[in-house]
Amino acid sequence: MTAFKDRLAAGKPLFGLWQALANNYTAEICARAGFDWLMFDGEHAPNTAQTLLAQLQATAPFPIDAIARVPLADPVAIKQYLDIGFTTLLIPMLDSAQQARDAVAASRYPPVGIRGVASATARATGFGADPAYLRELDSRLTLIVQIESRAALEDIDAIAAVDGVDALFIGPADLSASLGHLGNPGHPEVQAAITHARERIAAAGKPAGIFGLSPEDAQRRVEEGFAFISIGTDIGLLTKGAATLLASVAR
Ligand SMILES: O=C(O)C(=O)C[C@H](O)[C@@H](O)CO
Repeated sequence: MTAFKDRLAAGKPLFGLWQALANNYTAEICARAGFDWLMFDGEHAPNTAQTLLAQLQATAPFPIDAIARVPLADPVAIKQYLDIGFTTLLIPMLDSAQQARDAVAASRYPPVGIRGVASATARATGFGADPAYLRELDSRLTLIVQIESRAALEDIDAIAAVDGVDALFIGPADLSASLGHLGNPGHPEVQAAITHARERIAAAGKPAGIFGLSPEDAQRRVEEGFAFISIGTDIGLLTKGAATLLASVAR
């Protein structure tokens, strides 16, 4: 399977859907829809390694990239998520280049990294049937770090320059909170910060992603040159769909 970073390098914008229901049934439905990628949220959704595994297995037959967001840049979570078979990770709430280097090290085996080796029992290696996993790890993994705080903005050039950081993803909700505009990602200061971040990521020659606040916002982000954009959430589809259906019948 082509690594997500290689799909990004092809230059065609990739559209994704946030998976926050922590459910393999709905994940399979969303995978059938034709998105380029799905992001399984270990930070804000009630996910465990078991629920993430079930979603990964349910979507495996479909041509989507399965991205998993770890709860934080924790070496144990990074190891677990990679061992069950994710090859693209999203690292939230990262504030510095050192934290980015630590996350890269947690995803790699010694001597360059600190990830424990479970080649015979990890789904990632086909439970031992795919010995190439160990030597091809670098080419298979995509590590995406989030830019969603004032501190990350201030260190963005150093973060983007970290070897092993393959892409950077802007989180408007947390970024707006960090800038003092909680709940208001549309604030001019937040939008200016997003523009600055996009420009610095481009200057570093790395792909930029962003959480689209609406289909219209997502289209704008494509025109601005973002490489991967989330255009909605599973929860949003369900809540909006339910409300629209109910409103469509006279009561
Ligand atoms: O900070 C953000 O924005 C994101 O990282 C996306 C959110 O976590 C997502 O849950 C939408 O609010």
